[in-house]
Amino acid sequence: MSAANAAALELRGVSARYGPSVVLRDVDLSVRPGETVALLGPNGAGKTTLLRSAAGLPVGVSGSVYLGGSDVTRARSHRRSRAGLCLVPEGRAIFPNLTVAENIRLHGRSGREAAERVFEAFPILAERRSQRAGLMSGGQQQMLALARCLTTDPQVVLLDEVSMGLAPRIVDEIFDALQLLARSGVAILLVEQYVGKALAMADRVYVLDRGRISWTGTPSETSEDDLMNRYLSVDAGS
Ligand SMILES: Nc1ncnc2c1ncn2[C@@H]1O[C@H](COP(=O)(O)OP(=O)(O)OP(=O)(O)O)[C@@H](O)[C@H]1O
Repeated sequence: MSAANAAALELRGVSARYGPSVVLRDVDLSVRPGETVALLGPNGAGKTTLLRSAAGLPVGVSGSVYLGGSDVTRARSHRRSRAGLCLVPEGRAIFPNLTVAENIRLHGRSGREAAERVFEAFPILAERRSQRAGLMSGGQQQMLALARCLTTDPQVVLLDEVSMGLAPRIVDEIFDALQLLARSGVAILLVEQYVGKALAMADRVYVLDRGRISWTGTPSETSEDDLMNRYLSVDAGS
């Protein structure tokens, strides 16, 4: 595949294990530039492990991972991040004792200009730039985690349950920011607990079940009820 029409992120035949327990089996998944892809699946299906495998975080992985057509299978996480990949993990990966501005400066590598762009996208963070990050609400901390990722000018953004535990208004704000990001050509892969929200946001969906992709398609090819009944209910497939 030439770099010009390459997927922004591609996993080919990826399997992953923690010690003896295999949690991802032969997963193929791709995200094109500007595309938003949702990854759904019941608890323990392997969604976080898939994101970590893509980001090069230590799990026992086999198969191949490509970023913009380049094979990064053997590249560690910091090299993948330099190649344009950013993971916003579950929970709020920020430094609570530093100010908002310090959190952003510490992470970004593009200097003041990038920080100012991010403050434009998230006015709430601009207002609070001198406040200690740990004193903000959960939603604002989640915005900060996303904002820090954006200062690195990513090509691929991986998000693990960003909406978890947040008020609907904040979730809408975060998803609006993600939509803008996708429009600018960034590839987005998001693990999302709200199926309706994922279908509204995503261009394509993958469902993971016990480490395997059990369904993939576009939101117009399915519905929230269909996915819930066939793949995501507690007894699905058992
Ligand atoms: N560090 C670890 N060591 C051992 N097993 C792990 C580790 N992390 C996850 N697992 C196991 O791997 C499986 C997949 O976990 P993973 O967190 O990837 O699933 P998930 O789909 O993200 O689940 P959830 O929706 O509950 O976050 C689970 O059975 C989990 O218990």
